[in-house]
Amino acid sequence: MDNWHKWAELLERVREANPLVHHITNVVVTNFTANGLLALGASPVMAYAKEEVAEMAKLAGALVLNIGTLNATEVEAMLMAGRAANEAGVPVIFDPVGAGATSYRTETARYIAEQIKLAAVRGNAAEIANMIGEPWMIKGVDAGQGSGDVVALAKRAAAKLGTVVAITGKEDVVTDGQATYLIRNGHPLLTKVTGTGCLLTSVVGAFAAVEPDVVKAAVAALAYYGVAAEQAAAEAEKHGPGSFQAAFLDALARIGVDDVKRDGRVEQR
Ligand SMILES: Nc1ncnc2c1ncn2[C@@H]1O[C@H](COP(=O)(O)OP(=O)(O)O)[C@@H](O)[C@H]1O
Ligand SMILES: Cc1ncsc1CCOP(=O)(O)O
Ligand SMILES: [Mg+2]
Repeated sequence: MDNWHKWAELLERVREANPLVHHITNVVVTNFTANGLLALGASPVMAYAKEEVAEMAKLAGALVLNIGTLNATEVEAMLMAGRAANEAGVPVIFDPVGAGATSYRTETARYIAEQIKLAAVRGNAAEIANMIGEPWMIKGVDAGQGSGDVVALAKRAAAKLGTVVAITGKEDVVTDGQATYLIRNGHPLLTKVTGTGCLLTSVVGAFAAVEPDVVKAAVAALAYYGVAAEQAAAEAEKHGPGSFQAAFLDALARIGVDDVKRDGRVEQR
């Protein structure tokens, strides 16, 4: 049995622990993220006020920071929450939404990574490349070409950022710069529902809340997520993205460790 099969059992640990996952995230995905974590068996809380973010972050099993609809007030709250989480040993998972699209996003993503000790960063290849100042052919990645390039990019980013990096897309890569895993689960319908990347970052947070080895946590999270998407697509793809979104939430709640062990496609690199 591959060692990652043991990690698949983290899903049961999440459901037993029901970890509180504190979010400062974007307005587009808030409701979907909260529902997705409830379906998994975690406890989401979205709290943004500077008067409470430090206190809430210290209570949480993990803190998720997401710059999808960032503004100055929110970024300040993210830094306060992140510093409090660092002090309390609460893992901080970062989603650099749209890094590279505007200088504000790119600079903020880099600044957060400099100021806050991050347990992991989860993004698509373009976002991660822009975080570390590398130009990146989005087309090439979307076409699923050069997965080797994405592996090399993820390793460079992990080394530069000093954290676990998960780059997701047609194939997913998780690495700390040394141990590197490819996860080949998922479905293209995931790209037709907004927030599936953001929710995945939050799912990584829920797994990191129960497993201090964030490579293991992220591999288990991505395999679970991709297998759930495949089951949802089998049910809903004849109907469309709306049915898929509902079926996906149902699958996130329904699937168990055995599904992930049976259908997960994880390979060490
Ligand atoms: N072409 C694809 N085929 C299968 N799964 C995909 C594909 N593109 C993205 N995914 C999956 O969709 C989810 C969201 O990832 P992604 O689209 O990379 O994030 P973002 O929305 O932040 O760009 C991940 O689970 C990823 O594996
Ligand atoms: C459409 C949009 N605009 C700002 S954040 C957001 C959602 C992005 O979600 P994801 O990165 O999961 O696709
Ligand atoms: Mg995203």
